[in-house]
Amino acid sequence: MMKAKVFIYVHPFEGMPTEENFRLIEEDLPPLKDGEFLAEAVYLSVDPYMRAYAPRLKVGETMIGSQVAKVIESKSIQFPIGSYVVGVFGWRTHTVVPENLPVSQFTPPPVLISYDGSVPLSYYLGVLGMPGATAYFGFLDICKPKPGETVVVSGAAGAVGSHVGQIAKIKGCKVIGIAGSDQKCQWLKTIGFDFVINYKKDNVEQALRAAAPNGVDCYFDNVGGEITTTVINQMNRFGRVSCCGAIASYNDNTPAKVTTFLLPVILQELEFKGFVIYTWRNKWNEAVKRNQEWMTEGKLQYQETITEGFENMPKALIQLMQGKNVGKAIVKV
Ligand SMILES: NC(=O)C1=CN([C@@H]2O[C@H](COP(=O)(O)OP(=O)(O)OC[C@H]3O[C@@H](n4cnc5c(N)ncnc54)[C@H](OP(=O)(O)O)[C@@H]3O)[C@@H](O)[C@H]2O)C=CC1
Ligand SMILES: CCCCC/C=C\CC(=O)/C=C/C=C/C=C/[C@@H](O)CCCC(=O)O
Repeated sequence: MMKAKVFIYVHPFEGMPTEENFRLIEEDLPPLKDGEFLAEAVYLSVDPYMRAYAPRLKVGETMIGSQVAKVIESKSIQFPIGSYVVGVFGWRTHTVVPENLPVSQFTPPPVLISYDGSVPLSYYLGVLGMPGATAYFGFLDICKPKPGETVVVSGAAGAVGSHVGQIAKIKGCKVIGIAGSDQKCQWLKTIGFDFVINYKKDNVEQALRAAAPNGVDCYFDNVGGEITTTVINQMNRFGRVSCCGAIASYNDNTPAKVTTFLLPVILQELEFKGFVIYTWRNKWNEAVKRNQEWMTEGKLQYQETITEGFENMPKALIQLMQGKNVGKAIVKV
């Protein structure tokens, strides 16, 4: 009988995630029924939404998450043995998956990867996967950047932020990245960011005024909190804000009750748009294809922080929330 290692969410998050929020168990898997396949995880994605999703998580459930997995047994014509899939199977090494897994706002169906070996499989969880699509649609469709405009990206050295900044350069914009260490800022310069601000060290308000003396046209917001208030206050009339993430508040059990940036939103007539990437599910391949082309053309650099070992999933999530990743955070089983 096949056994799966599974992380269960056992204690509700309070502040930063800890190892105690999770328990690793072994689960016996049933034999396959018609239309099912057995997926063996190869890489698991580590994402900030895993913490943000907490209010919807029930104690005792398998921790949520997506993975690249190999089909090792199959009674499904759609998912043959030896193929690779991206699926939202949770923090599990092995999963019996029905080919018609129920779909919800955050759980798309498993998708076969047309894998030719030209890039690591882990890229399908990053630059050629959900974060890559987030950068592509969340920036281009919402910020609608024009050549010569000034773009600010927060969370700039992460999976989504580093990608957005490079698309902004491709589109002929001036790009300012905000990140949490000198090492991250240094990397951002090597991949083409025009200005970088270390928010843990620099005075963000002054540094941004110096980098963008004519104001900011587009803000791709990955973090929320004080950084957002500071950027919004330096935006130009008719500026666009893509509200992608708010990681600065994901560990807060009690949401803040004040919003301090609405006056500049009104006076500067800003467009402020939140989104969940799965809304673009029907156009997904457009992003994958374009991101792949930009990589091949050498216009898009990509970095991963890979943690070895399935048992280190909690550690990898904690380290992501602490800002220890550069680029996409991945766990290799
Ligand atoms: N709307 C959507 O559909 C989607 C939204 N997202 C959101 O995009 C954002 C980036 O995701 P992703 O690229 O995967 O993750 P990242 O790779 O950017 O990793 C998270 C980073 O957030 C930074 N961070 C942590 N705490 C804070 C804080 N208090 N203030 C500022 N920065 C902080 C850290 O970098 P540093 O060292 O710079 O602090 C850390 O490395 C997240 O907010 C996520 O929720 C992602 C995918 C889809
Ligand atoms: C599930 C997110 C709930 C909390 C939202 C909070 C913050 C924004 C954010 O980070 C949203 C992320 C959305 C991710 C959606 C993922 C799914 O579509 C699964 C994608 C599968 C894949 O990895 O390809």
